[in-house]
Order: sequence, then C-alpha cells, then structure tokens
Amino acid sequence: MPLLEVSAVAKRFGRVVTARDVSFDVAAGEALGLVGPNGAGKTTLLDIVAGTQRADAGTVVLDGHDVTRLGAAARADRGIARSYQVPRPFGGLTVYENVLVGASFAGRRHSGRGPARDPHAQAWHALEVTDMTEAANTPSGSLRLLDRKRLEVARALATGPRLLLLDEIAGGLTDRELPQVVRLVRRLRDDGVAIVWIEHVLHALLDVVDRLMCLAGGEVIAQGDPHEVIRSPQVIEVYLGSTVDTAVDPAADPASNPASSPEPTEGTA
Ligand SMILES: Nc1ncnc2c1ncn2[C@@H]1O[C@H](COP(=O)(O)OP(=O)(O)OP(=O)(O)O)[C@@H](O)[C@H]1O
Repeated sequence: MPLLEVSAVAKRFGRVVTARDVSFDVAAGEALGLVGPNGAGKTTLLDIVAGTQRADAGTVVLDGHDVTRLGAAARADRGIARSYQVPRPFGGLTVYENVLVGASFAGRRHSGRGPARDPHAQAWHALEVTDMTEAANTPSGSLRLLDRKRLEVARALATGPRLLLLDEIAGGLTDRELPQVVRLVRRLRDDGVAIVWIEHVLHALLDVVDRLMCLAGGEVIAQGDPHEVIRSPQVIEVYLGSTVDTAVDPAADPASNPASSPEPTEGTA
C-alpha cells in the first residue's frame, strides 16, 4: 500500500485551473520529483497534500486513512511536513530555537504514534542531519541562502515526518552548494522519509528521485522513470524545450541551459 495516494484531485482559482484529475502515489521511503512550467500547479498540489489548500474534488489518503477533510495541523500530526519555496524563519530566533519550535509542536502531537519524543533531542537530530549544528546559536536572520534552505528542511524534519514535501530547495544556490542539498535529500530518503520534491534544477532532482512527474496546466502529462519522463516528447515540448540534452548533464554550462539553472530567484515566484 502506498504511503500517499492522491486521486482525481481538481482545483481552480476562478478561471485558472491548477489541478485537473491529478492522481499519483508515493511509497514509503520513495522520492518523487515534481516538475513543470511556471504556473503549472506544482505548489498548489503540495498545498493540497499538506492541507493548506482544500481541493475542489478528489481525495488525499495517507497510510490508508482519508485525510482529505483534515486541516494542515491534523495532517502534520499524521506525519506530513513541508518546506516553503521562500524560507521564512523566525528571524529574531537562533537556528536552534527555530528548529525547537517545530520539534515542540511535534512532541505534543506524537503521543498517538510511538513513544513520546524529547523535543530537544529531536531538534538536535534535525540539526545534525542537515549539517547545521555549528550554526545552532546563529540568529537565523543572518544566515546565507544555503543555510536558510537547510534550516527550512531542519524545521520540517524536527516534526518527525513520514512524508516531506520540498518546494524548490535548490533554487538560487551556486553550483558548489547544490551537491550539499542533493546529499541532504538523498540522506532523508535513505533514512526512510518519503519525499515529494518540486524543483527546476533538474540535474539536482535527477540525482535523487526514484520517479518523476510533470505537470502542465494543472494536468499530469507524464510520470514514471525520471529519464523516460524527461525524454517524453510532450514534456520536452511544454517544459524542457530544446534544452533536454544538457538538462541532465551536471557538467553542462548552466548559463546556456535554462532548465538546469536555478530559474526563479528567491521571492519572485
Ligand atoms: N491563492 C491563489 N489565488 C489565486 N490564484 C492562485 C493562488 N495560488 C496559485 N494561483 C495560481 O494558480 C496557478 C498555479 O500556481 P502554482 O504556484 O501552483 O504553480 P507552480 O507550478 O508551483 O509555479 P512555479 O513553478 O512558478 O512556482 C498560477 O496561475 C497561480 O497564479
């Protein structure tokens, strides 16, 4: 049984259709990549899974339980966590304090799922996994972008998720920083956390994900083996254009390859 099953989800904002009959699933410990042109409906789909947006139709099932009518907090209770495209830590708090906030909420909620967790231990574990222990006492408002992205993941991780939804955590990073994010996501997946990762930096995504899904105009136009999906004529036509050959080659010049560049700069999408 898949951990997450999304079936026939539909969503529109006025005339804009952001999801039309969208169905997919994610197995426990599996990483699914989510790509598509700007405005395809990727972030809205994560919102619908996380419960911060309500679908107009369709169902979201987690671990066999229908969570469609549950709000975001109740879904977080059941193990769904997400990171946001634009990290917004509590700037006046240190890195550790930020992570502790997430861990404390989770500590309260996890009573129904195994032994109670110590929020401090949980927060420290999240910092270790994200390689942020040395920055524990740094005010989060003074972090560079890479560390803000890691903190965003650490805050989500501190809630002890079974399913982690990542929204463009590689966007805006340098070529030297990208491998660190790739290693982090791979480690989370290898630790057994299921992942849905929206990302425009294709070569980073393809280094990690087990399957890939492409959305366009709110519809799933391809899903399956990542390398088959990016070679699908429809995906090339609506998303990759003529960049497909270099999009999968990390050595390719990002300046000549929009699909492998951190396309939307922070705060613009
Ligand atoms: N709360 C909202 N109210 C009205 N329209 C919205 C809302 N949220 C999203 N939209 C619209 O829905 C469409 C899909 O947006 P969404 O952010 O899901 O796309 P995306 O695929 O994540 O895009 P990007 O790659 O640029 O982040 C866009 O046209 C967007 O303007």
